[in-house]
Formats: sequence, structure tokens, C-alpha cells
Amino acid sequence: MSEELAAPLRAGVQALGLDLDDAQQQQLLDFLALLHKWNRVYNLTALREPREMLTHHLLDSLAAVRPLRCHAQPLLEQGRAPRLLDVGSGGGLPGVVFSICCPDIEVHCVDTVAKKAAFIQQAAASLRLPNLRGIHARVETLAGPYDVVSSRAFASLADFTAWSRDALAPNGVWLAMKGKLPQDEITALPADVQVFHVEPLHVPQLQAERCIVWLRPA
Ligand SMILES: C[S@@+](CC[C@H](N)C(=O)[O-])C[C@H]1O[C@@H](n2cnc3c(N)ncnc32)[C@H](O)[C@@H]1O
Repeated sequence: MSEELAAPLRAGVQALGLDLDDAQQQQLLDFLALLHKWNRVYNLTALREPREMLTHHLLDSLAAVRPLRCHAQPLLEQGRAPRLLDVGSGGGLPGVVFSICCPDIEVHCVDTVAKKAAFIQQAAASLRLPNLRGIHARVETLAGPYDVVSSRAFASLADFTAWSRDALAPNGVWLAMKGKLPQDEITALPADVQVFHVEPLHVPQLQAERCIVWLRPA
């Protein structure tokens, strides 16, 4: 599988302007192979075809890496190791991809389903990712503090921010990966949550609208 996926992955990485070395690209392919292998047992994704998983999951998550790195850069320049919590991570999207591409960010993936959190732990061990951890919990029970709290295909913006608020560091931000601009969800946010940026994303090899909604406590 690795060979036929390596070329479209390389092309996608290049289109996104990401500097990922060969070892990181191999880790991404190995992650995809793990996802494919364990999907039936762990029920990680509805997608069954590796080529589809590459575009809809890997490249889709990779599109958020540059925005995340830009956000983390000032923290790194202050000599701090940023901490990120990926909420409702499921099979590790985007958390495992972030952990592979940003080795200087500590990534925790939380999910209520024990076997999904176990899969993340297994991925951390077999892909040798010391900055990755799977946590079996409801996000509402986590205290953090995390500099970035991310989610993809998780919940409405109002629920995502309410449930993960206690996990956010005082100057922390939420990174919500969405499809089309979710104007209704933005309108429904409470007054104490502020959208400070909506960042359109282009996912290579995928004709679909994507964006990141960046939020912080008001
Ligand atoms: C639709 S899946 C999305 C998985 C992944 N983020 C993706 O993009 O493929 C949503 C995940 O959220 C998890 N989940 C639901 N409520 C949760 C909560 N309160 N705390 C943590 N995880 C939760 C579910 O178990 C499920 O794995």
C-alpha cells in the first residue's frame, strides 16, 4: 500500500508547502496503514479505501498543519513546548497528524471510547511518537491547561467550546476544523466566546470547502 500512496502524499505535502522530511512522510503512511488495518476492529472511520483515507483524512488534516505551526511559533520562541488537546480524536484525526508534523508540540488525543484512545496509544508506540498520548475520558472532565484545543467532525462550536473550556490555558485558543463556514454555529455562540479568525483551507486532491474557525474566550 505504501508505494502507491507515497506519490500522492508527496504531491499533497508539496502543494501545502509543508517541509516534512522522508521519515515524517513515512510515519504518515505508516499511520494510514495502521488506520486501515485496525479500522474493522476499532471502528475508527467510515472510509474503507486507503486512497480515500489519504485525501479525506490525511491531506485534510495536513491542511491545518501550517496554521497550527504559525500559531505555535511565538510560544516556541518563548522557549515553551506548546500543549495541544485534540477532542473527539477518534482514529487520531487530526491529532496524530499534528504529532507527526509538529514534534515540538505535545499532543493529547481524548475520546470517550476506550478502544479509540487505546488505538492512539498503540500508534504512539509503533510510530515512535514520544509527543503523542491517547486519553480515555469525556473532555468535560479534563482540566488542562492546553494552549490549543482542536477538533474535527466533533460537535457544534457552542458545545465544543463549552465542553472543553476547563481544559483551555488562560491564553489558549480553540482550533475548530469545519467544512463550509458554519455561520449558524457562529451566531449561536455565547457572548463569552469570540471568533477571532476564520481561515479558509485548500485541501489538495479534494474538491471541498474547508476552514478553520479560531476562537478564544471573550
Ligand atoms: C465523528 S467522530 C470524529 C473523529 C475524528 N476527529 C475525525 O475527524 O475523524 C467524533 C468522536 O468524538 C468522540 N466523542 C463524543 N463525545 C465526546 C466527549 N464528550 N469527549 C470526548 N470524545 C467524545 C466520539 O467517541 C467519536 O470518536
